Amino acid sequence: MFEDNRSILLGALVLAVFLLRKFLDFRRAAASVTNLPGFRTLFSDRFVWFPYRVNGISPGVQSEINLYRKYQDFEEGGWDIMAGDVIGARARFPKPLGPYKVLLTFGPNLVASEGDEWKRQRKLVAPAFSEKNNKLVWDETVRIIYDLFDNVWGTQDTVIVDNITDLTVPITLLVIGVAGFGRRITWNEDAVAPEGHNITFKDALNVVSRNLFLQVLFPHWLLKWGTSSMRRFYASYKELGQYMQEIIDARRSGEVKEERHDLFSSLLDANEGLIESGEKLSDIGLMGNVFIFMVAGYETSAHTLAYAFILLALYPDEQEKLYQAIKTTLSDDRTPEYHEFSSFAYSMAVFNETLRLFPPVITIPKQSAEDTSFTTTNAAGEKRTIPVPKGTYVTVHTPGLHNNPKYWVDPDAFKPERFLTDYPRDAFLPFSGGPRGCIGRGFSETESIAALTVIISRYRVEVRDEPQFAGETFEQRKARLLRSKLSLTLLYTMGPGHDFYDHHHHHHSLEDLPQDDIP
Ligand code: HEM
Repeated sequence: MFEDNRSILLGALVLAVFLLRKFLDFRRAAASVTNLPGFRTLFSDRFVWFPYRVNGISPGVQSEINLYRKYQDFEEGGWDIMAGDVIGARARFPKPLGPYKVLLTFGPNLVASEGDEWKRQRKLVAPAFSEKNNKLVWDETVRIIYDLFDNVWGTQDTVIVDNITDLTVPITLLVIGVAGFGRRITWNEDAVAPEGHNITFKDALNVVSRNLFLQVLFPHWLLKWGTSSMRRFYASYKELGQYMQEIIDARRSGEVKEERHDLFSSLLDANEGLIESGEKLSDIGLMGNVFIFMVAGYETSAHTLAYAFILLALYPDEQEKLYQAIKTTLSDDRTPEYHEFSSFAYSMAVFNETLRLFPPVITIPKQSAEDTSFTTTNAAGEKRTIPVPKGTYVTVHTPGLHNNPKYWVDPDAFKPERFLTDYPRDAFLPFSGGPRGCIGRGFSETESIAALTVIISRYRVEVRDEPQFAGETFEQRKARLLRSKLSLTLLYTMGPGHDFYDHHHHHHSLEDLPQDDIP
């Protein structure tokens, strides 16, 4: 009994000391930023095990909160900060690498590196994202969607898609397959794994990228022998590595390339061309980067396209404007060409407006490398300088920026037209920006504009009427259809926005209408 009391007392003492230290650290941290107003918590957004938002204790799942609260925290705090200071200054605000560890699955890579290592990687990787690659992306996206029309949707007037991502995920996966890897996969391929494999390339990629968090939480031996989903992850991981190695070997042995301007081929060529071996990437480094192209490149785009279709279905007038804009260029129903890219400015505006409202990457983590400061203003226009001590974590809050009424009139509204004129570029950072901005931006814009343009030129997107939702108001319907959820991975990675919204309650139909039926 006596022993018990002593250990309880000791426990309480340890806890009290811990809390006191936390409290003092907190006070010191708040004072170091001149007690700037705003939401405060003892634990940071890296404290992921307690996913609820409690004032003073925990910020909750930061990314989700950012998405839902948009500009609210800034409005309540009363002070703004522009992201330009942080985004433009790569040396002053490098990335903290901790949150990116999960992306080291297949080896070192561009996203999860900093300093000289990042420079070396970027120099090697950048040339792959060329004009020729963009053209390939365009041509292949158009081909993939025609293949969908001809060989999957066929002659149906109405195509029912239960969940919009069932449409957009395969599109971007097929695009990254061919334009990223030089591997043409067709819509009907997914049934059979090739010789030497038990899992198809497409499935392996999908399973691995959706479950990256497993390998942060568990060691490989456990994944190998653990629950069925762990084993599935492990098997997919092994097979994906094997697929990538096969592609490297095939390129090396000079086998015919299906496409010469895919990212992987360019990266391999650039790497083989290096004379100084110190600059070369090993096979591991090659795989690391190619894997990153997939992770960074297909779900972000897939989910943006998904949101775009839902928004267009919710706002039929906007959809009609888009359709009319496309038809002025494609009046005779012919295939859109890459050189016409700039004619599809309205498609681009829809894409940008979607990214403004639903940026897939919701927090961009940085850390100050030196003692520095920000200058900020409040609604009354007063200025204030906030010191930022060395080592401070600074997060670029994309939804806050994208919904700031100072830069965006009527920020909640879906108005693609705002992107047809000059818009505040510093307040639009879905791809981050500056030297560490997204290297795949052109890739993603090209693929998304091609996909939106071709699909909307042929189909009208509507939300299917369902009796159980008949009594809904527009706002309720909008909230239901656009409900978003971020998976654990997003907390660690640069966020390919997995499972952005509830998969079970969405029904979308794409109605095939003869052109002259459109009013
Ligand atoms: C809608 C689509 C996309 C969005 C919203 C997006 C967003 C972003 C953002 C915000 C960053 C900065 C991340 C950070 O600082 O942590 C980034 C970096 C990156 N993205 Fe994208 N991305 C998209 C598509 C793509 C595509 C298609 C690819 C490749 C095929 C790609 C490859 C990369 C790479 C390699 C980086 C790291 C660049 C560096 O650190 O130097 N992204 N992206």
